[in-house]
Amino acid sequence: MNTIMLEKMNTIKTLNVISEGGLNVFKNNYKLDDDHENPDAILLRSFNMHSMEFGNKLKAIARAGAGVNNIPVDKCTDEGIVVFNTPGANANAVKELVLTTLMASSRNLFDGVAWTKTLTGESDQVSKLVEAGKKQFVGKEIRGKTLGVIGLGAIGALVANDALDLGMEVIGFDPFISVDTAWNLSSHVQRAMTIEELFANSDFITVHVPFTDTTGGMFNQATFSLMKPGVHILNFSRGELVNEKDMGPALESGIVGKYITDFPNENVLKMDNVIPIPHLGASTKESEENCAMMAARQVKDFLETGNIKNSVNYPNASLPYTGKRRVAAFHKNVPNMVGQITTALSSFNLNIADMVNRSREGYAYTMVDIENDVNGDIIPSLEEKINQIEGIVTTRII
Ligand SMILES: NC(=O)c1ccc[n+]([C@@H]2O[C@H](COP(=O)([O-])OP(=O)(O)OC[C@H]3O[C@@H](n4cnc5c(N)ncnc54)[C@H](O)[C@@H]3O)[C@@H](O)[C@H]2O)c1
Ligand SMILES: O=C(O)CC[C@@H](O)C(=O)O
Repeated sequence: MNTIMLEKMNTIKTLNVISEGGLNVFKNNYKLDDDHENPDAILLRSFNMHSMEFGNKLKAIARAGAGVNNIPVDKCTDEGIVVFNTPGANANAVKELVLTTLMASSRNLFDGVAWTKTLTGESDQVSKLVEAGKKQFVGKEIRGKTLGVIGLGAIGALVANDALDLGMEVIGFDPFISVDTAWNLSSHVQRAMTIEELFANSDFITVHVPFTDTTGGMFNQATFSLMKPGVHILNFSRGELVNEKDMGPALESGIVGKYITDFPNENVLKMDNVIPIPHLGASTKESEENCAMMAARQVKDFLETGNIKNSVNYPNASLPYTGKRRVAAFHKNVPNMVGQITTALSSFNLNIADMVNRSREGYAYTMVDIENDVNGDIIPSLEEKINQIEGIVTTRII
């Protein structure tokens, strides 16, 4: 195995608290500096980056988590900045909280606990009052009820499988399900061919999709009207999936029995039958550590070798790192880019040892390993020559 030595110090900035295990990944030629104006990479969780200015050295942003709607991904792509996330690293934590709140809400546990606390000061009357008052909180068992799971990715698939083990009927909807997830999903999960079918048949609905232009507001007056009266909706994905103007009346009329949300805001807090949770889905020591380590390792590998794994905007690409000089170029996905890069190399009399080219929608990534020992003095001119090619976004020579 090669020891990889970065030639210069790389600065890593964090925008949220990132677990120590993740930060410890950055040793030797790395500086952790949260006040730095122009870092090489940024690690974050839910910090909203949309109005943030980027420095000209920024090469990578890693979301220690799943959702990337807090990052201006398209802008990053245009500027050759790789955005990573950590698929599945917090899925178990979210699954456990979904199942906890599914059962707890069905048993009116949150209201029951809150009411019991109001009995403080009733001294020896507490047990009598408890027995008299508990009838207000009679709940429903989940066994035999139908859970609809929208989005069968890392979290949705775990929830679906475990809900079956708890004796629920499970119906799932995910038109874009990945082959990997499909393999992990129990064959007892019934497939809804349309989301309307899922809405019409579920006693509980849990949603596990990213917030995008197409999923935003998917819970609204029209979709509530298709649901079983009294349905419980669990939202551990993003608040924006629910049209809150429509949620208020749906809760008042009882169409929606309870709304359990990990994304409370002032509007939602004012509604009855809302169970607000302070974005705790991924908040376990294990999940925070998993996400931080995965995010940090992906960034470190990218800075040191150019290899990309788990990017949400550029293609994954990997070449075994031999310690030879490597050209890593982001460019438009148009004909003859590889030809022009290799021509630039041959104009410096450099031979190619290995290469990879991968594309993703309008952009592509090319890494070329150079066979010869490269004189460090020519690197700025080589970089400049490649950067002059039309369609190149950024080039690094590692
Ligand atoms: N509350 C939290 O702390 C927390 C933690 C992790 C993730 N999340 C949220 O949960 C979301 C899902 O996380 P994940 O790890 O399961 O992601 P994932 O990418 O593994 O799964 C998402 C799934 O949604 C599916 N999907 C996309 N659009 C859909 C649509 N219109 N209808 C049905 N299915 C659709 C995809 O095919 C995919 O299978 C994240 O994007 C994030 O917003 C929240
Ligand atoms: O970092 C967190 O606590 C939440 C993460 C979560 O919203 C995600 O999308 O992964």
